[in-house]
Amino acid sequence: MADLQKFLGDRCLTVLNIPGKGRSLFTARDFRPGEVILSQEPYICVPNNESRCDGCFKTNNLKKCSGCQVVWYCGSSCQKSEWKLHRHECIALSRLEKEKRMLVTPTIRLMLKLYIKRNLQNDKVMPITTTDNYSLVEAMVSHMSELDEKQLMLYAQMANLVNLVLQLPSIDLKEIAENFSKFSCNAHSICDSELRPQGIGLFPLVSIINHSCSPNAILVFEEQMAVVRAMENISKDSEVTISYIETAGSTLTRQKSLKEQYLFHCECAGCSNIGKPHDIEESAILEGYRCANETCTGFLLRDPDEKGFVCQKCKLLRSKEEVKKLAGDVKTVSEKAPASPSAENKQDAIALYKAMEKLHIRLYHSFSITLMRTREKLLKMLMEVESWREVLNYCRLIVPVYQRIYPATHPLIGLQFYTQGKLEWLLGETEEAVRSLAKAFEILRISHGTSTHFMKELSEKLDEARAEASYKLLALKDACNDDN
Ligand SMILES: C[S@@+](CC[C@H](N)C(=O)[O-])C[C@H]1O[C@@H](n2cnc3c(N)ncnc32)[C@H](O)[C@@H]1O
Repeated sequence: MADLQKFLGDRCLTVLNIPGKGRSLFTARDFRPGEVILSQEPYICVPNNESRCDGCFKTNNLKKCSGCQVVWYCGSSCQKSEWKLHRHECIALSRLEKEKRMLVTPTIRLMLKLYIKRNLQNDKVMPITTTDNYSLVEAMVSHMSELDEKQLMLYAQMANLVNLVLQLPSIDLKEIAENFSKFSCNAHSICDSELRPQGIGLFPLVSIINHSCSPNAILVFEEQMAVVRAMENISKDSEVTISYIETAGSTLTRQKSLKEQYLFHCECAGCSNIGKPHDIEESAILEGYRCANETCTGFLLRDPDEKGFVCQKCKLLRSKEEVKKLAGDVKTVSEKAPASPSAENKQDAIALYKAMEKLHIRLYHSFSITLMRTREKLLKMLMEVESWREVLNYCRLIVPVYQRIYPATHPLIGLQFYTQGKLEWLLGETEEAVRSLAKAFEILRISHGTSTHFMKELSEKLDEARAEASYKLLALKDACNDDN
């Protein structure tokens, strides 16, 4: 612990224990928006599905490990760098019957790697450092005593599988089960620059950071390195917080998912407003129905006489029967709509999702999360069929909803502006493209910094779009002068 405090102290950070929260990371100086507070390579990590390189998580030019036939590599460089750990995993996996190998999920593999690395560090085959150290995993919260019987049974079964694979003489099944519980509230999903999940990993320093629904910092990844950046001015002696969950949703929805996975009741500034008029309004907008009058933007609350839902702006009643009928229609369509449509049925899926969108527009408020999710899905499918104009239209519908539900510097807003800007440019709307790409850069430089390949690419695109816009303007002026 003294070593860790020294390491953090050198970075102007400190760990304090807060009653009800446990270990908490605090600043010992001011941090500016976009500044890196902390970064860490994973103690262990695995890709999230089997067709990704185990070393770099890339998906092209993959070859299966000839030994275990489970793990993939993109080339000898990744294979070599992973060999110290994989050598032991490979032997263990090769012993397994083929059907049992199917049970080895990414989470099971993460546990296998955890024990292999611990043993290699104990045997001094791998170095131990202040931040790359099993004792940091031991310090993580597990919430074991709060788990229900069903969860405990599941972890016990998973521990048995790990034991079956590793066959280590001194393995402690209870400890493995407890480590699964630690994974649940401490492991992080490793995402690429566009926030698409690539794998999972344990980052014991990052795991010291507590949650807030309106956090002052953000966790992103550069390749597999976790990077925590300040999202706003953080003054000296403040707690550093990140968000553990997707914050789009009502306070109740956020609190439910934090309780389910992380086993705590959030009392952040946002959550402490629960039940207050503004919180009720926001929840009704994000998760409730729209006014029966299509031109009204009011939000609806349950009618005290149980007849339906009353618009808080124009006082119009939307009957229970009408809402029930529409919700039934939504259910019928959504049952037919495939969650992950194949290439062959993409057009059918798009038609179904568009039908669903129409129903959602009639049922929900225009800022509804459900409607937004349907549009996100449509945007993704339309991108796959390269229907660019439609994709752009959906971008323009989604951005205002993101701007309402996320803080102004949230990377999802920046990424959406990035997509919008690229499409506007592609479709010849150069001036709009410059505006969108500039907004994307302004937002993403805070969460993503400016030095990564991704941000350099964005910056280059912005410069090119600006150059093209100036060229177009000059050409237009010349044409006007010629006319005169
Ligand atoms: C990744 S750990 C964070 C570090 C943790 N405080 C510790 O002592 O190791 C996640 C756990 O921290 C606690 N935690 C995180 N954020 C919290 C918050 N805002 N309020 C209360 N507890 C919180 C919960 O027990 C949660 O399961």
